[in-house]
Formats: sequence, structure tokens, C-alpha cells
Amino acid sequence: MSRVGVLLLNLGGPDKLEDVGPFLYNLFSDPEIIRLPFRWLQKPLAWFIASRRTTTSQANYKQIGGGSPLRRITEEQGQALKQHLGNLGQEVDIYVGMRYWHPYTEEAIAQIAADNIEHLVILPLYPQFSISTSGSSFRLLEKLWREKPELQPIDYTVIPSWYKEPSYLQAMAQLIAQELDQCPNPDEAHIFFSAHGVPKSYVEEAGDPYEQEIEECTALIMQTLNRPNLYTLAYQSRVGPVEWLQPYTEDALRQLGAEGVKDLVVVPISFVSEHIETLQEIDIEYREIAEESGIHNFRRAAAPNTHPVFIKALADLVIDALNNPSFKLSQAAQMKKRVKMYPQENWEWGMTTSAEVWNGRIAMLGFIALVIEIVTGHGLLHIIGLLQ
Ligand SMILES: C=CC1=C(C)c2cc3[nH]c(cc4nc(cc5[nH]c(cc1n2)c(C)c5CCC(=O)O)C(CCC(=O)O)=C4C)c(C)c3C=C
Ligand SMILES: [Fe+2]
Ligand SMILES: [Fe+2]
Repeated sequence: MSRVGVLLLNLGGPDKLEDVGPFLYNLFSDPEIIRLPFRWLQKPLAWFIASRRTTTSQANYKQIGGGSPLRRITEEQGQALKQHLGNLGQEVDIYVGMRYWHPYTEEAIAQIAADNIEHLVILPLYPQFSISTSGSSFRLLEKLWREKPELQPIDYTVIPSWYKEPSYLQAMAQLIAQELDQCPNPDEAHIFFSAHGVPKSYVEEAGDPYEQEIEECTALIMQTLNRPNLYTLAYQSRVGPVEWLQPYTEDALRQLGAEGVKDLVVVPISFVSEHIETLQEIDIEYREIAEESGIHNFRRAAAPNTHPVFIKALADLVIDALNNPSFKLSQAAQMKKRVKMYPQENWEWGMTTSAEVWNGRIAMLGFIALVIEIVTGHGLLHIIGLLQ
């Protein structure tokens, strides 16, 4: 029998407080996260932003027990998936490949090659595609495939995004219903989908399908839930001074509070595991904003984690991928015609809004600001909020 592997992709998170700085450095070094017209500026700027953000970020990780639970939960999801597939008669080896922390994607790939895996399903643990998440991991895998001859014999297939998967929608609907049913008038509670944000330019200029997939996913979950509740979609976790997808979660919460909403069920929609942005940002920061705005009953639907219906969704995706013609990394990375991944010959966007000339100007400004801040400890980037 041929050896089948499933590679679960995720972002990764610091296991302990000392890891926060190097984890942030890895994240900000990724051109799919911060786009600059000069590659030589990437690493110094990554180091600079990471070192300025480390203290704030560490304080947040401290509030959730001193590290990210992402690795543990992803490994548990892998174990549950292996067992579910085994019960269906499909033996698989599971590998976890994180983008910015251990176990790194490179480590997972080395193990896959060493284990002589013949068929591989590449499954990002992001239901919706974004250049900054699945796209970045696919880009890295594409590079590894180009560089490593030992990977050539592996017959792989990629699942680019899977937010329409019926069992995923069922799992989300069940998790939401559980919270609604704890409210005094379940049909009157407001459902608040909080998606992870991305800079608006990713969508408008680079053609990231993320916003459209999030909107469609929200509508499908509401359809599956089949309840009369009103709902809102907003975007959380903005970093830096440029415009991100709107409305921002904090503004939408204040607006709902002003409109008299008292019972709210928040649904994290871009994540399938608990992590800092659910446990700290939603449960602590956004709860505080909501309560200040008059929303007294603030509840949150749990992330799917190892919910059995969610694990069934992952298993269904793997079985389908093994049965259907393979989808290659190059196709996944350039799924939509307009999607621009970095590096590209004529890419036009970055932390700015449009043409290359503006990228050049802003980068130059950024560089000057960087030098000023290194020398003085104060400066433009700090003032405009890029560095916290
Ligand atoms: C600066 C730009 C960022 C973009 C764009 C972005 C997109 C994005 N991220 C996730 C999911 C996760 N992000 C996580 C951590 C994290 N992300 C950013 C920045 C961007 N993310 C930072 C700076 C951090 C570190 C935490 C912090 O300091 O705020 C994580 C890991 C969380 C953990 O448990 O450690 C996840 C997961 C999505 C889904 C997304 C776009 C769709
Ligand atoms: Fe993020
Ligand atoms: Fe974030």
C-alpha cells in the first residue's frame, strides 16, 4: 500500500515568552505580510518592528498563560484527523508545518521526504484563502519544491480554501447555536462575525479573494444555522498605519452598543483554533469595549478545535483531495487571475496604496524614519502607531 501523508499548514505561535521576539521577526520578515519595494530593507525593518512590538505582544501572551496554544491544538487536530481517517480505512501520516514558528514547514517537509511519503495532501488550516496566510505558505512550499529534488516523486495535491465544506459549516452553526441558546431570548441575540483583517490594498490592488470568501462564508454559516438573528461582519487585529478591511471590530461593537444591542455572540471566523486573537483580543480587549458600550451579555462561540463535526470536515476534504485530480502549488498561489504574490516583476503594492513610485517614496520615508528612531528612540513610525 502506498504511503499517504497530510500536511497541515498553520501560522505558528510562540510557545513561551522568550519566543515572542524571534517569532515576530520571522513574521515581519515575510514579504507576504509586509511588502517593501526594496528587499534589502525587509530584514532590518522586520527586526526593528519586531523589537518594538515584543513587549506589548509578550504582555498579551502573558494574559493567556505565557504562550500560544496553537501548536498543541494543531497537533490534537492532527491526531483526531488521523484517527477519523483510520476509522474510514484510510491510513495517513500527519505532519504539521507552521509558517513562522516550530515545527516549521521546512522541518515537516524534511520529515515527509525522509518517510518516503508517496501521496501528500496539503491542507491549510485557514478556511478562506489570503495571500498573507495560505498564500504565504504555498509560496514557501513552491520554493522548497523547486530547490529539493527529493520532493519531485511526491504526488501532492493542494486544497487552496474550503470554507464551503458542509461539515465545517455545520460545526460552526452548532458552536454558534450553543451560545445563542444561553441567551435570555436566543432569537434576539446579535451574531457578530469577527474575521481577521488584512490591509485593504491586498484585496483592492493585489486581488486577494479573502474578503469575498469571508463574506460568502458568513452567509453560508447563517444559512446553515437557519435562525432569524440579525448579524454583523467586521474585521479585527489591525496592525500598522494603513487602511485595513472595514468595518473594524472595535467600531462595529461601539455602533451596536449605541443601537441598544444587549446580547452578542461573537464568532471568530478566520481561525479554526483558539489562539491569541480569540483568547486575548476578543475575550479580553473586545469584551471590554463591548461592555463599555452597553453590551452586557458578551459571549463568544468557541473555535472549532477538535469538534468531531469539524474533524469530519477535515477528513472529507482529505478523502476528496485523494480522489480528485491534483491541484498544484503554482495553481493555488495564482488561483485568481488578478492575485499578485510576492515577488512579482511588476508588483505595485505594499504598505502603500498604489503605484511603484509611491512605494519608492514611502519606503524612503520609512527608511529615514527607521534611522531616526534607531538613533533617538522616538520618531514618525512610533507616532503613527506602526510601532507600539
Ligand atoms: C502585520 C500584518 C498581519 C497580517 C496581514 C495578518 C493576517 C492574518 N493573520 C492570521 C492569523 C494569525 N495571526 C497570528 C499572529 C499574528 N499576526 C500578526 C500580523 C498579521 N496577521 C502579528 C503581529 C501576530 C503576532 C501576535 C501579535 O503580536 O499580535 C496568529 C498566531 C497567534 C498565536 O496564537 O500566537 C494567527 C493564527 C490570519 C487568519 C490572517 C489573515 C487572514
Ligand atoms: Fe496574523
Ligand atoms: Fe493578528
